[in-house]
Amino acid sequence: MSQIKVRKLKHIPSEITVPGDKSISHRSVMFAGLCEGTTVIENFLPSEDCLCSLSAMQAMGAECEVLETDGRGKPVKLAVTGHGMKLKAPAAPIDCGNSGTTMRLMSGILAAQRFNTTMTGDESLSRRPMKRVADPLALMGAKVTGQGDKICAPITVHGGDLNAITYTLPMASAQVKSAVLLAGWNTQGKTSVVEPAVTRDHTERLLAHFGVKVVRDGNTVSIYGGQKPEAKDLYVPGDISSAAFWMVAAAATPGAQLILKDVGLNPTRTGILNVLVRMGAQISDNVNYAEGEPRGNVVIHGGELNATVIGGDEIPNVIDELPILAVAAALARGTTIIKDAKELRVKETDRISAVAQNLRLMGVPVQEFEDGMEITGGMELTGTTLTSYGDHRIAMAFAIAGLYAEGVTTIEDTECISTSYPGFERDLALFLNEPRFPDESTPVINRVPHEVGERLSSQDPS
Ligand SMILES: O=C(O)C1=C[C@@H](OP(=O)(O)O)[C@@H](O)[C@H](O)C1
Ligand SMILES: C=C(OP(=O)(O)O)C(=O)O
Repeated sequence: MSQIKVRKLKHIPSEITVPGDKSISHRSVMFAGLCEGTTVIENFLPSEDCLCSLSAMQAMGAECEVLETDGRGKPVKLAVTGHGMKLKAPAAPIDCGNSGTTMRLMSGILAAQRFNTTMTGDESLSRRPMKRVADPLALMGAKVTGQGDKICAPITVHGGDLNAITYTLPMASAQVKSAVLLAGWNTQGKTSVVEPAVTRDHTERLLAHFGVKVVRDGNTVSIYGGQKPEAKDLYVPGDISSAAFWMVAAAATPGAQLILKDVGLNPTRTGILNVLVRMGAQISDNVNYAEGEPRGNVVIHGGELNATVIGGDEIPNVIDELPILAVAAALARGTTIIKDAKELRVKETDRISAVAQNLRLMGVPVQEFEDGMEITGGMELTGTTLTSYGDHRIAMAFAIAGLYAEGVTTIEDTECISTSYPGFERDLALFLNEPRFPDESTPVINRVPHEVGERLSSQDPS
């Protein structure tokens, strides 16, 4: 079992370029594999999760030529050749590893195929509910069977002719929205999904990139079935959910200035920037467009952070950033409230309980609720031994917490980081070592611990 040891940070590097976006990388290989023809994908994220999606499409007839690899020999530039929307039945069950996105989006794609497919996952994925995709797909005429009431993996998707539906999502989930839209894409008529709050819209944008029209009217997203996609090269921007770890590290360091280069700035994902600004960070960005996905450089200026309230419609926009935002809250003056976030309980681990446990072990007072937590920040954190609970975002969030703790923080069970951020440890080392050149970074000004319970009048009153 691998572990990461973290000491107090030495300096903030001047810039970091994070790897490609995970959500867009999954979708890029899935949709390219459904086109007739070849799509070159640049800056693909070669993480375990995205490689599961690629292998799944290859097992069903898509071809992949690796054009460039990263330092570990993993593909970052690929040519994916598909043979149209009718896939070939895979010879063996599809292994989705740790990836909820693979299993849920593939369920939508497979529902409209003329064969049955079994999908498996690791221990964590096998505990996660697939009923949320089984239910709407059943309304469309497909059957998804699995284990127990929550229809957990292994699941079998019994594909066939579907009917179009209008489906109101019971929870704000881009994965469920995408599964229904992808099934609707291969069905006669108009399929619509009504979202309780806007969720990440990468499916909509990437389908449009491939010439497939998806329309939004308020919180309703619709697709007409039968539209043929056209292969078209694309570039994947950097993952803002990976950049979030460094954003918080810089934001919590007075005097720091960090540039995150070429990060995805899709407005359905930039909630982290709004929250950090509310907490007192100064942030600027410059937005460019690449294949319908905004991207650009983000500059973070650190300062003393203040508590805030994170909840409501903002939650889907920061869902994967909540563990690192909880760490930011622990470093901020005052009491931060995270609410309306019960979806965190069904991620790779129960992220509310995992964050609360680990913060408490570091000496931070945390009150846990069914849908969130209250974190009293501003005290010096204590270095200790923590587990990741096998969850990549917990592992990385607490590595950042360790940069601000007295003594050594050891995070155990860190292999999971490769599911979303290969190279995380190399980038973390930039914070732990002295700069090679003195002008390579802004110096770290020591944080002054706040008095516990002290409140700021400027604190978010909502
Ligand atoms: O659609 C996607 O790519 C994702 C959607 C979110 O999950 P939910 O749809 O379950 O909220 C997010 O947590 C996950 O990391 C990726
Ligand atoms: C929840 C996540 O991913 P997935 O649902 O694809 O496993 C994540 O990356 O934080």
